Formats: sequence, C-alpha cells, structure tokens
Amino acid sequence: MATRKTPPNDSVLVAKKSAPNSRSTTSSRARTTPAKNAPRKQAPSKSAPGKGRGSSSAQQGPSASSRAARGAWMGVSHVAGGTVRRVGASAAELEPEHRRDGIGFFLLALGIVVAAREWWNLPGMFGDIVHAVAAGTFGVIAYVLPVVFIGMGLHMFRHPRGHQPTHRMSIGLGILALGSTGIAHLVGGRPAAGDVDAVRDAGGVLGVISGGPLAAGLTLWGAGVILGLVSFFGFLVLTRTPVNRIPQRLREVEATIFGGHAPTEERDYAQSDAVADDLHGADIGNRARGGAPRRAADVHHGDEPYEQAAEVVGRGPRGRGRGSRKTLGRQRGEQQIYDIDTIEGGDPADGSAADEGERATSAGAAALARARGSRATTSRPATTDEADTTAVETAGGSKQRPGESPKAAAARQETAQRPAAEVPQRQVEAQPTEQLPQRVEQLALAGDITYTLPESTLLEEGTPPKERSAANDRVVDALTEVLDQFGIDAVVSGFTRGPTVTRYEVELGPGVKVDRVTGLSKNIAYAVASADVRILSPIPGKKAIGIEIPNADKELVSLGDVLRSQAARNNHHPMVMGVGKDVEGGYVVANLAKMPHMLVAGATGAGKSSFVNSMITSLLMRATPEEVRMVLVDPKRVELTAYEGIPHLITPIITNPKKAAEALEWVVREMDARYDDLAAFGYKHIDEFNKAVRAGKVTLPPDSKRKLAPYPYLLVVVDELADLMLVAPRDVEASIQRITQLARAAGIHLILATQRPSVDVVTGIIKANVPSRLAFATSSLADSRVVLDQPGAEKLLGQGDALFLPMGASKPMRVQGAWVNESEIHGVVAHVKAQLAPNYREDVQQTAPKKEIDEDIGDDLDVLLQAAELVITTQFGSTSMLQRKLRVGFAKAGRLMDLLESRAIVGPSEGSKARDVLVKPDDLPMTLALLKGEDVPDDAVASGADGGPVDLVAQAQGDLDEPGEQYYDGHDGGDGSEDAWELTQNGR
Ligand SMILES: Nc1ncnc2c1ncn2[C@@H]1O[C@H](COP(=O)(O)OP(=O)(O)OP(=O)(O)O)[C@@H](O)[C@H]1O
Repeated sequence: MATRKTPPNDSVLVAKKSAPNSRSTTSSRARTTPAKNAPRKQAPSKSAPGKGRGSSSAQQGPSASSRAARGAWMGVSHVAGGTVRRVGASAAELEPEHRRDGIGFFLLALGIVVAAREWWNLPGMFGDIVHAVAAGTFGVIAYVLPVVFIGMGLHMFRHPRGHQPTHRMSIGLGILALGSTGIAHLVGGRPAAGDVDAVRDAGGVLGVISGGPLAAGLTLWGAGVILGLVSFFGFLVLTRTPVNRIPQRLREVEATIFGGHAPTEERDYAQSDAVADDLHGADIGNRARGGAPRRAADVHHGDEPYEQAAEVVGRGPRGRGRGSRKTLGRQRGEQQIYDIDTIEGGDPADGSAADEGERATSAGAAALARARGSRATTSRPATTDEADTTAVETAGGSKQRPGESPKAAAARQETAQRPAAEVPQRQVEAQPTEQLPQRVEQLALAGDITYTLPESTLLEEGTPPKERSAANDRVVDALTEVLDQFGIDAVVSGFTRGPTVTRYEVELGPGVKVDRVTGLSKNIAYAVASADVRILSPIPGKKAIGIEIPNADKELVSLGDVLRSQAARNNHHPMVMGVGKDVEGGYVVANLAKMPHMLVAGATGAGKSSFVNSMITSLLMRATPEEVRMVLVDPKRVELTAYEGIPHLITPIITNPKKAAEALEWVVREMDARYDDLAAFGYKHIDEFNKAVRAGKVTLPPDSKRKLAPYPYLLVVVDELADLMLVAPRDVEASIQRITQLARAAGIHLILATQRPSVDVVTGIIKANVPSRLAFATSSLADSRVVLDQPGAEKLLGQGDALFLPMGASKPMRVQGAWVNESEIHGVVAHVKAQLAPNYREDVQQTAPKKEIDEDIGDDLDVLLQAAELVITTQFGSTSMLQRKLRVGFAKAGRLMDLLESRAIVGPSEGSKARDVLVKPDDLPMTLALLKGEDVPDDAVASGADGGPVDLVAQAQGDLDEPGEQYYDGHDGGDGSEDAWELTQNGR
C-alpha cells in the first residue's frame, strides 16, 4: 500500500529531503506540482554535490576512496532514512482506530514481556535486560507493571476513537508512579543511587528521585505522608474521581461487586440497535464503561433517535472497509461554541469567532486562529488516490486548466500541494467528562423547602464526534471529480463535519463564476448519491461555497452533552436551553429570554416535538419553579403528557384548544398585571424589578397587605398552533399579538410549534411578532418561506435537522437538534416532582369570560364594535360615516347599521336624516361587552339609559322578543347629514 500510493505529505516531505524518485511513482501531486516541484526535484542533486565533484575528483586519486565511502554511507543512510520516513508516514496514514489498536497490541505485548520476567522469572539475557529496565526504573513497583500495561492496552481496544481518557490515564499513572515508587524507596531503606540491586528492590530510580530528596528534607514520616497524598491524587485522576464524588464512586463499586444499582446507573440506553452499537463502541458513559447490558425491553415507542435512519446507520461506511486514501480538510473543532447570546449582540460570525478565540484551548486556539486568520492557511486537499492519478495525467500534459492563466495555475498548484501535515487541525472538545455540580436552592415562597436541581448524570452522553470518516473522503473525491469534469477551476479546500451533515468548502479560482458551482447542484447530488444536497453561497463569513451533504454515519447529539458543554456552563441564566450542534460540531445553546418568542415549524416527523422536549427538559435541569413557570398547551394530547404534575406548571397541561385560547387570554392579563407593577414601582424590565425585590428595595404602600415576590419567567409552549387557530383564530391571533408585542419586558415568552406552517396558521401578524424561527424539514418550499422567509428548510433531512434563525441573525444556522429520550425525561420529571407539588393558578382556565357571540354578527364582531364605538361616541348614526371611517363598502356599512339597530343602539332609519343614537357614551363599555357576548353584572344593567343598553341586556337575557327584521333602507344621506357629522367631529 505504501509503495503504491505515496501519500502527498510523504511525497512532499521526501521531495524536500531529496528522494529523487518519489515523484515518479506517485504522483499524486504532479498536477499540482510543476512550478514548485522543479526546484524541489533538484534537491537530491543538491544533496549529492559530491557526485558532480566526485567525477572530477575521481581523477584526483587519494581522496577518492574516502569519498566513495562517504558516498556509500550517504546512500545507505538515504535508504534507511527514507524507509523509516515512509513507514512513519504510512503509519500516520492509518485510520486513528488502527493506530490506537496498534498501540494497544504493543502495550499488551509489553505487559506480557514484563510479566514473563517479573512474575515468572524468565531466565537469560533478555530477561535480565527487561528486569534492569523495569525494576531499575520502578523498583518493586515493577511487579504491577504488567497489569498497568495490559489494562491500558485493553482500554485502547475498547475506546478506539477518543484520546482524552488516555491522556488522563497517563497523567494519573505518572503521578501514581512517582508517589508509589517514592514510598517503596522509603520502605526499602532509602538505598543510595549507586547500590543497583538495593535500588531495584526498593523504588527504582524513580523512587530515588521522588523519595530521596523528600525524605532528606522532611524526615521519613513527612515524606511518607506527602508521597501518600501524591499517590492518592494520582489514583483519583486515574479513576476520574473528584474528591467530592468519592462516596458516590464507592457506592458504584459496591453496586458492581454486590449487585444492585448505583444511582447513576439507572439510565437506560433506549437507542436503536445501530445507534446503540455506535454508542457502545465509543465510550458513552458510566454504564457502557461498566459493561452493564442494555435492556431491549426498555426501548419505548418514539424513544429512538433517528428512527428511520437505523438501517442507514447500521450499514454505514465503516462496514464497507476503508481505503487508505489521504483525506483533506480542516478538522472540526468542538471548541467552537455559538451562544445565541453572542450572536444576538451582533454579527454571528464575529461573535462566534470571538467566542472561539476566548474559549479554545491553547493548541486548538492557535490552530483555529490560523485556520480563520488567513485564506492561505485554510486547509487544502491532501490529495486522494484518484487525485493522484489525475495529477500524473495532467502533470504529463497541460498543467493549466481551461481558461486559466499560467500564474493562476501555478498559484493553485502551489496551494493544492500543501501537505496534509500542514492542514491546521482543530482540537476536538472532549466529551464532557465532568458532571455538573447539583444546584441547591432554598425556595423563597416555600421557605421550608430546599430544592435540588436534577443531577446532570440523569442525561446520557451522545455519540463521540468523529473528525472525519472514509465517507467524507469519498465525497471529496466525488466533488473534485465533478468540478474537474465540468472544467471548473475550483478546489474542495476543506470540510467541517457536523453530527448529521458535513459541509464541504469549495474555493473558486480567480474569475470563476459562483453560479458555475451552484448550478451543478443536481450533478453533485448525483455524484454523491444523495438527494439532500444544500448549497450555501457563500458560507457566512467565509470566502467559500459550502456544499452540505448528509453523513452516512450520523451522530447522536444528546441534550446532556449540550447542557454540560462550556457554552451552557458559562451561562447561568435559567432560561438557557440546549439547542443542539451546528454543522461545525459546535454546541449551540440559546437563551429563551432573549429570543424573545419563537416559532418552531416543520413537517410531521421532522423533530419539533423532540425539540420541545429538549427545551422543557433543559429548563427543568437548570431552573427552579420559582425561576421559571410554564403553561403547556398540547392539543395533540400525547407529546407533553410526561410533564404533567411538575411544579413548574402554572396550570395543568391544556389539551382543549378552546381552553388554550382562553389560557392565552389569561397570559395577556398576567402580562398586564406585571406591567402595572413595573409601572407602579418604576421599573422597565422584570429582571430589574426582581433584583430590587430580592434586595428588599421595593417598598409597598403602608396599607398594602401584599407579599412581594420576584416574578418567575413564564414560558408558554403551544405544541400545535394550527389546532388553536382552527377553533378561535381571531382571539388566538389577538392574544398572541398582544403578548408578543409587550411580553418581553414582563418576562413572558412564547414558543409556538406547528406542523402546518401555512399562511392561515402562521398569519402575517403572528409572523411579524415572533422574531426567532426554528425550521425543521418542511414539506414544501412555500412552507420554508413562511417560516424563514427564505428557502432551505425543504432540503433538510428531518429527524432533528433544522435551520435556526434567532432574532437578529441574518442567515439561518444549520443545527442538529439535541435529543433527549423518554427514560431521561422520566428521570428528570420524577426528580422534580418528588420535591414539590405544582401550585396551580386557579384563574388561568376559570375566569376567562364565557362568550356567546350572536350568530348574525358572525365574523363581523370586530368591525361592529368599532361601528358601535364610533356611533356612540359621536352620537351620530350615519351610514356614510361608517363607510368612510371604517373604510367599508356601502353594503357592509348598511349591514352594520342594521345590526346596531337590531341591538337598539340606533333608532330606525328616517330617510335622509341621520339615525337617533339610543345609547349614551357613558354606557359604551357595557354595550361593547354585551356585543362581545360577555357577562354583565346585573347592577350594571339597571343603569342603562334611554332604554338602549337595558333593552340590549334584556334582549341578551331573552326578556324581549327578537327584534323584527329590518332592512336598511338605503343611503341615509343627503350631504347635510355628512356635513353635520363633519361638524360634530370638528366641534369635539
Ligand atoms: N434531535 C434528534 N436526534 C435524533 N433523532 C431525532 C431527533 N429529533 C427527532 N428525531 C427522530 O425523528 C422522530 C420524529 O420526531 P418528532 O416526533 O419530534 O417529530 P415531530 O415533528 O414532532 O412530528 P409530529 O409533528 O408528527 O409529532 C423521532 O421519533 C426520532 O426518531
């Protein structure tokens, strides 16, 4: 393999280091080489100046033999050096899993060799050497070395992909070795370094180093205590046990030895087999590490991520064997964390870059800065085999592409030949290994209750992220081929792999039209055998076209990982939720309080309900019922039932759409009440008010009996807006409009989810007032436009793949939604329910006034109310005034006047004269209430004047006969009446 395909980095490396022939076989890069290669090809002759001179000096006699010897030595060293480099490079070419397997086997073999000598006294020189090294270094501790080596080897096999745990183990073992050999040194009588045998029987050289000076300085016991502590610390690092978790770890160990369940083990891997296999093989958490079996019986319906994708995942690319192709591309960095907080503040790209700069680890940050900083350092393809072949062909003939200038060709070739080793590699954030500490709150309202937020171990870990896979390499090949076939001067310059899609970056040569690539979307889809190709031009913040192609091997984004990410840890706001991961593999969290309202839409099965579950669970994980209360509306009756009875609820889950509409009206009233408070106490936002209340700065009037308490945030979740719009479109729309326009300062936030993002459900008014959007896969382009005002959502993959357009962002970002399964939800809900019962507000569903709008009014209620108001306030019953002021047609104005007459608000028509108005302005509110079908107190009825409202009330109460049918008899107007009206208006 290594001889057939010399990897590009090898080829460049060898060329630089003067291996003359390396190009001829390969040439992978020939296409990209000529300009630069020429001098490089000269390198060997440069390194062999002796040759040239040799031929002349051969005639010089005596020094010829020494030169020949030197030449021979150089030759041998070249061959040897080249071989070593080639083997090294080939090893680097291996898949990371194979490399780790190789290390695993090496450690196993080492363990066996050391055991053979230290345990079974292997005789002979080999045994002596092993003993000299092992015991010489570690002293008597060498007895346990085989266990350590074999253990680490097995660990490598079990976790072929991660590297963090191995680093931790190495550090832990190092510290433990220092401590324990030091103790062995003390116990072994503190032999002098020169006494080899005694040193081997004590703590070895390491023991002399760690124990000797300590004992000399601190006495034997002092040194012993210090070394004991050092060893203990090493052990804790090795076993990943923070001191505060020692009791829990002991319980886990006890549970493992004596059976039963440790608390953290009560998790349930209800994943599809394929995904679970993925998880299983990849270090997914305590349970998998403990080897506890998964319980198939625990798999719930609807509790499986990527339900239909199981088959695809099952026969992912790993099953099909891998080539040894070189991959290209920038590596994904999970340190890249988008916090919607940051994005909201300004340019998303800038925000994230700044974020990255701050948070990346030093190694990752340096690489990231390089990757971001200049185009020249953006990753370039380290070529594939196919590219190699093409390169050979083009190298032999034209090195320029059609229409390309020689200079451009040279520049392109120069960049394209950069070795993979120079590709900036971004550090991948480790799966969070530390669980979050539990937050404990003393509840203010129920002072005797200490509320503990759920432990983060209740949420499982997801699939460890892959940096690249063979599937990515195949796609890069296919894309390169398509670009070549169509003679487009463009290179696939890198890719970032997200959990469900990979974004390939294509950089254009000078003078190449973007349309030439975007116009190829169908050919690209054909070449990569996937219908779901989405092209972004450009990638926001980058000079490159993005081609997003689904991963054949999807990764599960678990809510637990998102909430344990740095982005979520750094933000202590109770309304922060885990959204998922973006295409670059960065965790996305969002502060719902800053959204401030969100529309979540997508076709059935696209992942809305899963998102809503993740959102509610996020809040339960992070917020006490005093911080966040919820109104959950679930007309489908299935999605949110799991949350019934949680103390965060302000009313039982509402399943009846009519009641939901009423609940929205309650939310409006609650909002008004909060606003009144803010105004009364002089605050602009509920946060300021709450702060002042907590600080005791808000003083009530002396006679007030009210007990001041901070207002919790109120999250109103409607899981199917369409159902509400069906029963009471006008009321629902009006409530939503009012809430969304004002509620932000009152700490009230709306999440509206729908699977029917059509204009009759997501009306213009709703859209205008709900600024943040989350679009899961929609069934049509039109739906995508309704949600996002742009196409894109129709190309999403479903199952949590989404476009997220938070308020203030100009371009949507693609995210894979966080997944939380039913058993996790049950765990979290059980935890919160066990601590506190819900304290429902009675008024939410009860005080909403009963309304019965008369049939003849029908859909005209709004305009009729306006007409009544106009007529009563002006005391002028003119139809043409209604026409003009309400901008309605003649027929409609006439009908309104009929309705007003039938309710005894105006008298009958009197020809061209304006009608008498029978209701006094003072009675306007009651009249309007009656028209709206609201209950009016009896004492209000008695105050009716001139029989108007009294009649109306009486009629509403059935005391009068239905008024006779009266038809409007035409235009009431001569000009006189209109003028009179104008006069009235002017006179006011
Ligand atoms: N974030 C995710 N990660 C993995 N799989 C997911 C995710 N979201 C959804 N899925 C998969 O898609 C299926 C359907 O998701 P979900 O029930 O949330 O869709 P929906 O849009 O609410 O559909 P409906 O409107 O019919 O209720 C889930 O059962 C799950 O298998």
